[in-house]
Amino acid sequence: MLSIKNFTLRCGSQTLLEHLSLEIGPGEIVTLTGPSGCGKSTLLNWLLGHLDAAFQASGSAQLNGRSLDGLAIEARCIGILFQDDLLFAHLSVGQNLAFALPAAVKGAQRRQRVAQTLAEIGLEGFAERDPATLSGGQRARVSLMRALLAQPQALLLDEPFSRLDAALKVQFRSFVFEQIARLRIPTLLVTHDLADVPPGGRVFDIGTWQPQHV
Ligand SMILES: Nc1ncnc2c1ncn2[C@@H]1O[C@H](COP(=O)(O)OP(=O)(O)OP(=O)(O)O)[C@@H](O)[C@H]1O
Repeated sequence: MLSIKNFTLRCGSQTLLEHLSLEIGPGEIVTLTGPSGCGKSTLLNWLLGHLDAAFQASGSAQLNGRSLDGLAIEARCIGILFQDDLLFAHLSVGQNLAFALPAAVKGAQRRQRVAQTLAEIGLEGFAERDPATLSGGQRARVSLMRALLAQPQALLLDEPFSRLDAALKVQFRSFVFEQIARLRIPTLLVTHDLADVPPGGRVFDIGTWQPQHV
């Protein structure tokens, strides 16, 4: 369970968000939408623990009963996927995946996990490939799996489907949703496209939302 309590966000004298509270259950995908500039990506940055110094934030966040307040980014166990896949260009596809594996997974076991992951996404034999040689859809899949191999306890998706063409978008979106349901990861999805909302999923629209004073 990922919970946000009483989140207020200011930038100078401007209040962007006030008293926002939200709970996301295991495997649930909550869609966060609202006008451009209303603070969606900044909320994700705050959850990750790297809020830009231009902002002042208050409120608290918990993940599976553990407070995230003051924790370093690497201690938060939160994965993120952006519209740009951000694969490391100087590493091979296999090395990109291996990068996310816990240090305790070593040697042959490490190579086997990478090979198994590539097989799961239909990319057997791609371990040595340069990421620049992959198609957009292949890169998107590698990037999602890299985020999942780190075994995140929550996932933040910042418009991860917006750059994909229509057919690929539908295919990749269902793949992402399947993985989230299978691994029961609470997920916050930022999007401008309501077609991205999973069937029956909750939508949190910052544009129409009224602050709740808790
Ligand atoms: N480093 C910064 N310094 C000052 N203002 C910033 C900084 N980063 C973002 N902002 C401003 O803060 C506001 C919130 O930005 P944010 O990126 O969170 O919006 P958003 O809702 O994600 O927008 P979009 O839907 O366009 O991606 C915007 O008005 C933006 O211009």
